[in-house]
Amino acid sequence: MQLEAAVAIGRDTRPSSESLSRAVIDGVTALDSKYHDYGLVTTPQLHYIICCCNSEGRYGKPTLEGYYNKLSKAFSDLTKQAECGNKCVNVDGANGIGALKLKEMEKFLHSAITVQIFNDGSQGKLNHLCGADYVKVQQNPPQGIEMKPEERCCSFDGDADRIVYYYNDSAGHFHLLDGDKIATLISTFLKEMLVKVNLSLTMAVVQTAYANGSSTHYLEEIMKVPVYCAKTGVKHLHHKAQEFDIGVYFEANGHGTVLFSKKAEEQIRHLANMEQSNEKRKAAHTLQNLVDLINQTVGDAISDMLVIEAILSLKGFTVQQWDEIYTDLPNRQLKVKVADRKVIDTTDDERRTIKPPGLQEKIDDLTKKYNMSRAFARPSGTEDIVRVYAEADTQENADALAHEVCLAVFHLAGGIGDEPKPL
Ligand SMILES: CC(=O)N[C@H]1[C@@H](OP(=O)(O)O)O[C@H](CO)[C@@H](O)[C@@H]1O
Ligand SMILES: [Mg+2]
Repeated sequence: MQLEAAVAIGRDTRPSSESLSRAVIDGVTALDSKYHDYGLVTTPQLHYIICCCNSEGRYGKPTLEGYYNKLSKAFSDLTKQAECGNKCVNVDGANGIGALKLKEMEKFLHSAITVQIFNDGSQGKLNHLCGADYVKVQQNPPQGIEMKPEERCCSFDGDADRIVYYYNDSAGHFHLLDGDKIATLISTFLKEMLVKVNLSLTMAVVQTAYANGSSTHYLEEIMKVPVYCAKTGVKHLHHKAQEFDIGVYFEANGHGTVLFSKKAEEQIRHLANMEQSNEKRKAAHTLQNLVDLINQTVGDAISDMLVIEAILSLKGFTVQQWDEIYTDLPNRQLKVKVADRKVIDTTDDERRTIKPPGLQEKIDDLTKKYNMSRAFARPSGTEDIVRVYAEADTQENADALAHEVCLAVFHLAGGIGDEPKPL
């Protein structure tokens, strides 16, 4: 308690946030410490501010304006080289803080991008039938958004640290571009730029067990990018990604970012300023702007959206072309209520169970019945449930496998309530 502390405080739009934040201020004041109340901020904005404070401003100015200016400048600089691409996107703000802050940011972006914000919190309830998690798990568009065919749309989650993209094709079919597709787009682009600048920096993608098998296959076999699996929860992915010069990490649900080592940042900045060859210098400049646009402290829906928009525009890619990089295996995520989720224990980064006895053998047997299949069950770290994931060659098979694994969990791991029903 000898060192002087400075506490940065921020809150989101939930009614409970105000009294919680007041309680923290009272506690900090009682301890005679300094604090700065940043008021309403997204989770990643607060992370950005803390990083600025802890790096004596090297990461940026520790204010919301500093955040908006840093990202807007990098985005405008990046996209002014792009010849084509309509930078126009519909955003589902999940009725949370992200909508508010994106609106606030618009004037800093000086029309470098047009965003139309839906579910901005003025009417609907937070995350109700909208938001990134709803869209990812339901594999459906959120309510309250206008979706013309082929139009690029995205959903933030309630505190704006996750993002997923989607669109309806001209036949009216819904296409989801989740965290795996985002990681693929970003790592493909980074790899192209690294080839141009000819820097030998290590790069890897970190995923979790929930990553679609097609994404892992594409990254490893086609892109030749090393892929690592970490336990669910961004802290695990973040730590693994720190082992590389460029570590791209994303959970399938859209939570992720890119980390650059000090060495990578230095080499990129050096080339961007000193390199003689025009083409190399330009690529280094692009990389440098990406470093500035990416919020390296944590997954950030606003920053990730701008990174994606910039890459699509620089590559001249439509959302359909991005989607076609690889085709997701049909998949299903379900949950089972159990009396005590601790009866399940896992190994292999949560891809296999070691407890209760017999469960993994049962999952293995069920999985063998289907083509291109994979399934696992793990206890949630945030809710009192067991999550089940399955993928297979068809949606029917993925649904059937997920249901059968739910039944196995229900019977072998102490399920409560009604027996899981088929979809
Ligand atoms: C399958 C899934 O989406 N799991 C989520 C969820 O964790 P669980 O441990 O699965 O409840 O909440 C975490 C925190 O937001 C997030 O990091 C993670 O990805
Ligand atoms: Mg969140």
